[in-house]
Amino acid sequence: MSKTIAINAGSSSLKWQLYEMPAETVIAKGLIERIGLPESVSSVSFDGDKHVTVKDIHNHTEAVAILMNDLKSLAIIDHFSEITGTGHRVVAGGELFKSSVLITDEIAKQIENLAELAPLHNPANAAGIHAFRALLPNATHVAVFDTAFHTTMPPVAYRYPVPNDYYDKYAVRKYGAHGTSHMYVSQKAAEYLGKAPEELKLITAHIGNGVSLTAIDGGKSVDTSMGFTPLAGVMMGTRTGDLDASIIPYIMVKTGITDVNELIDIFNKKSGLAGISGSSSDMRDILKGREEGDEKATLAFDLFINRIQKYIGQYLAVLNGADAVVFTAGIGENSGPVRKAIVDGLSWFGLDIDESKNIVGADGIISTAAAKVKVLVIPTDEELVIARDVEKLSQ
Ligand SMILES: Nc1ncnc2c1ncn2[C@@H]1O[C@H](COP(=O)(O)OP(=O)(O)O)[C@@H](O)[C@H]1O
Ligand SMILES: CC(=O)OP(=O)(O)O
Ligand SMILES: [Mg+2]
Repeated sequence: MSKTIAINAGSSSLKWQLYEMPAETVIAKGLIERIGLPESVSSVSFDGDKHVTVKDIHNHTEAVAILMNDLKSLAIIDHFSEITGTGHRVVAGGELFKSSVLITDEIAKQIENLAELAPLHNPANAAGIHAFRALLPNATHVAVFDTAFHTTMPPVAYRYPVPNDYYDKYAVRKYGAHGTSHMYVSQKAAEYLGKAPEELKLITAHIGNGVSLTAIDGGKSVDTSMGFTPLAGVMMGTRTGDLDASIIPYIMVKTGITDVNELIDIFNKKSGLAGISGSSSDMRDILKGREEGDEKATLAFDLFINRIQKYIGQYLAVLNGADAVVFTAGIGENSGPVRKAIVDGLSWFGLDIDESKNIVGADGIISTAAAKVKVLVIPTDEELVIARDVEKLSQ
């Protein structure tokens, strides 16, 4: 038996789980959320207790330090050397990484260099890798890439209609993200539907602070909504999703912004729900605002739902019909109102929610018996997939 920690740095959160492997027993787990927002929340579940602290956590480096401190101060471990394996989610693997790898100095450098393909994520992922490699020089450290599951996409999905040189010389193509999550929930959905993944056409909707949808045919990703970077696709907590590129020079001229990176930063960090509501990137705040009659929060919600509906429509076309739509991640797992709003507008396609199943803690099929396209909620478990890959690469 050995202890393995899986670390999942998202754009607004850091999730971790400490496992006894190979038994896959969860010893402790933690969630640090609202990173970069006021009143960040850190919670650790261990030994039947939940320890919650609320304070401002400005970035992922601070979050990693809190996690390391909690492991010792809550007596989850006596010595760091008990941890023999660490697994790190890495969002962008580019064309370099098609599966999980053992992290060496060179691999760590390559991950940092891929930050152009995931500016909100790879630096956070690298912060975790750096901190744990320094703390545990003798442990096995593994990188698990969000992009790996999407390497099965055909050129018709991953190429952009730009001059060939941009692909040939600069690898400009769609890479996608959230692959570990899309893979995990699609496999779980197949279990719920009582079929092999090879027999199914699925649309998985990972709706968290980052949002992406994937068309999965026979267990393989054939298209996904995120693109060259996780800025593309549907609207998100702070990201625009797809935009007409002509807006970029237009806004630069109008506002006097001279550095294009400044504008890309605004599209990544100050847009989406945050940009339209003018108040928050967090769906819980948006739902509250909407209930209180806040017009901007209502518009933010409506746009968010509309963009997701349109991608589900696209993927029904890409797959030429689907067996099921699967909701997962922070919003997809927890918000019945969001799921209902999305599905209510897709009734023509044969999606129909059973309201008595669209509840807090929903897990499994939530559609009516008559629905032609099933609807499922599956809590994602990126950490478990990561821990399994650490185990595999430790052999
Ligand atoms: N009960 C809930 N109802 C609605 N939204 C929720 C609920 N719980 C969490 N969320 C939302 O989930 C989002 C964070 O999702 P998560 O998958 O944890 O993010 P990340 O992309 O950082 O991994 C936030 O917008 C948050 O408001
Ligand atoms: C790729 C991405 O957007 O990840 P997250 O949803 O964890 O921010
Ligand atoms: Mg996430």
